[in-house]
Amino acid sequence: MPELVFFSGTMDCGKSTLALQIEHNRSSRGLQGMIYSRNDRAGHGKLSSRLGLVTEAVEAAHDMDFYAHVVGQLSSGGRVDYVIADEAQFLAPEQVDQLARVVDDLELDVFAFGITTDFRSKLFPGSQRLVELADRIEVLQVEALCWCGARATHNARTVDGRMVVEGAQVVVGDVVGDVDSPHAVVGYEVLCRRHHRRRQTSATARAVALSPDVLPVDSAK
Ligand SMILES: Nc1ncnc2c1ncn2[C@@H]1O[C@H](COP(=O)(O)OP(=O)(O)O)[C@@H](O)[C@H]1O
Ligand SMILES: Cc1cn([C@H]2C[C@H](O)[C@@H](COP(=O)(O)O)O2)c(=O)[nH]c1=O
Repeated sequence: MPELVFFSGTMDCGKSTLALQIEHNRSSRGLQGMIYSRNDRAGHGKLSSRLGLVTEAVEAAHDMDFYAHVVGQLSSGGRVDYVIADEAQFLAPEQVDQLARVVDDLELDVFAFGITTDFRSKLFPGSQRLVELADRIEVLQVEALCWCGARATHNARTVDGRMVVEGAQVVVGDVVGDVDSPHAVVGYEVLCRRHHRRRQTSATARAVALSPDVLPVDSAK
């Protein structure tokens, strides 16, 4: 039975890598996929992983109809055996409904990848609809870790190094510390719930550890 599968997790937990692996394994057996992404860090029409792999993708505009697009491919003689949609948190709820229709009416597997919640721990509308409609929700097995060593379950946004809880839901960016964005004004960091609630990022924790209050008495002079 074809399925709508939602692979979800925090930022930086390997979702795009898995999307590329699924694509590789299927295309190397002669199958042909439709690959969609939106706002990938590598640019328009790309699906990229931090491991350095990248593939071409159809940039899924906010008003694109996925069902009509796949039907268009098939009716113009193209072949579509499965569908991959990365950065699925950015999709509109009705686009997720279209993906479900691709599964039910065209009998194709659809693999969607995305973060579940935003920097305020609120569901993205696209992810909410995926949770509502998916046949299966898979949590990635490689755990992203908080600076404290606990499993990271939340995404924090930082502006000039400080964690923020207000702002636009969508701001494309990367985790700070990444080679491409070590000094980004807006960055992201994955945290456990405890430290997300306390707004304690790795930088804040380091600052507290270095504060004279917690240094040995001699070195605090
Ligand atoms: N230099 C590296 N060596 C090994 N693994 C890495 C390296 N850089 C990133 N990774 C792996 O890639 C994962 C991020 O992959 P990616 O597919 O880009 O994540 P996501 O799409 O979930 O944001 C990290 O969790 C880590 O496991
Ligand atoms: C938490 C959060 C993230 N984003 C953006 C930042 C990145 O461009 C993507 C996530 O990509 P990844 O491959 O999963 O690392 O989402 C955002 O716009 N708003 C947020 O709250």
